[in-house]
Amino acid sequence: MNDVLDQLAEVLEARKNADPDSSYVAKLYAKGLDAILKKVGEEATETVMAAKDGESDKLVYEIADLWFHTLVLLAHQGLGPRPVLAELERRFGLSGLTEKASRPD
Ligand SMILES: N=c1c2ncn([C@@H]3O[C@H](COP(=O)(O)OP(=O)(O)OP(=O)(O)O)[C@@H](O)[C@H]3O)c2ncn1[C@@H]1O[C@H](COP(=O)(O)O)[C@@H](O)[C@H]1O
Repeated sequence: MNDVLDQLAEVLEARKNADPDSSYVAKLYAKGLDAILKKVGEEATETVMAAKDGESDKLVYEIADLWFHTLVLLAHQGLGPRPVLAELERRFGLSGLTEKASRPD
């Protein structure tokens, strides 16, 4: 799974040098941070609506749009998916320790 994120992150990085007329991502970078944030907000709203509708296919599609646009945001801010994955791993490690600590012998 991380391979897909890493490969997509590489493409998003390369799009920083692409012609905005040739690429959706390059066009979004050219519009700037506010345009990227607007897309993240729109995709989050569409995710909520899909969940409320109870359509699992649509929910998956909208979450893919949401994740994609958060990756564009990370790239724009000079970050990639790795720090986010590391933070999730750190939290998972913490919760794993908590579970072990609270489990009776
Ligand atoms: N994963 C995606 C991806 N997911 C969603 N989108 C685009 O995100 C937009 C989603 O916005 P909406 O649903 O609101 O649709 P829309 O009305 O067309 O959006 P707007 O044009 O109004 O912003 C659509 O235009 C989708 O095409 C994506 N565009 C690109 N990618 C990946 O990014 C790579 C680079 O893309 P390009 O920059 O286009 O080459 C591609 O190879 C893909 O792997």
